[in-house]
Amino acid sequence: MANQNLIPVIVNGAAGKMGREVIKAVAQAPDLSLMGAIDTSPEHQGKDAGEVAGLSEPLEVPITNQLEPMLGYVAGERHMQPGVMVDFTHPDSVYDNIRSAIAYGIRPVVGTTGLSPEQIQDLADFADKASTGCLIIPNFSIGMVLLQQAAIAASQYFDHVEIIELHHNQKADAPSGTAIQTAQMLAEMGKTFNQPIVKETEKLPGARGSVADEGIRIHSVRLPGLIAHQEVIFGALGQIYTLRHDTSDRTAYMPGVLLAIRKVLQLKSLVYGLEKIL
Ligand SMILES: NC(=O)C1=CN([C@@H]2O[C@H](COP(=O)(O)OP(=O)(O)OC[C@H]3O[C@@H](n4cnc5c(N)ncnc54)[C@H](OP(=O)(O)O)[C@@H]3O)[C@@H](O)[C@H]2O)C=CC1
Ligand SMILES: O=C(O)C1=N[C@H](C(=O)O)C[C@H](O)C1
Repeated sequence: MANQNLIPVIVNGAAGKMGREVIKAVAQAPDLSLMGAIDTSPEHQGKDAGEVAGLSEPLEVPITNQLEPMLGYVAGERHMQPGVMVDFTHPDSVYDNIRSAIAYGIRPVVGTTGLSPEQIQDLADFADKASTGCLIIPNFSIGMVLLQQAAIAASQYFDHVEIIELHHNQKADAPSGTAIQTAQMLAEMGKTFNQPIVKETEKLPGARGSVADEGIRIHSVRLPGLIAHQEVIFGALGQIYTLRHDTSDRTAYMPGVLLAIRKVLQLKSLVYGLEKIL
């Protein structure tokens, strides 16, 4: 394929658990060109992104911690498609990363969780002003979209629901971005869940989880041995309806990531959630 048809991609967080998978997926996609691999971890500086990702051949793309120069470089590649920055970094840095990318006209595809609603609104305003597409996707797996759709359907008939999300214990943020998004979707159904029928006392603070909008409770479990899992449990008199999604390998997210890279070029504003681009 001629260069002008290739989408230049920068992977931010390239040495991380998700970044390595994205590097492999981008390297294998015929319409994408890995132009930059960014990561702040000192032990990976200068190493080849393909080798760090576990590919047998080097990609000749060294990992650096210089995001802004890389954004500038890709923005200057006028003979190619507009550039895309895929971000799987850390809740503390993702807001600044997105703003920087948009400022350079590079489209962000963001998997990093932990952005506040205020930060997302601010980024939406910034993307609107710049007429630049931006995708923030709390969960790139198709199975989670289907779980959320089933939960929305069930919420019409059940008035009691709690969410349990279970993740590996290297996860920085709690609750997970997916659990927050799922609770938001149910809260938008326009009713209050879990009306108390007794006065509850928490003998240990947090025992009943956190309370999101419309009374929806979220419980977060962190254990080695887990990857990413979520249950949405509905209760009514005499019955329980449980929805569960399990991620057993991070390759589950890659079809969604590749779809988002291609779709973000067609957007002129910020879109939140994989279900909006399927
Ligand atoms: N949307 C989705 O479907 C999914 C989202 N996620 C989210 O993606 C994020 C990353 O997850 P995961 O890959 O497991 O995390 P990891 O900790 O394995 O990887 C993150 C990588 O980013 C690096 N990093 C941290 N800060 C910066 C920065 N400012 N600039 C560049 N690199 C940086 C880290 O370096 P160092 O280790 O030195 O800090 C690390 O190498 C999390 O928020 C997670 O919740 C995860 C899976 C799926
Ligand atoms: O940190 C993770 O691993 C994951 N984070 C995302 C989240 O917070 O929802 C998506 C998925 O659950 C994996």
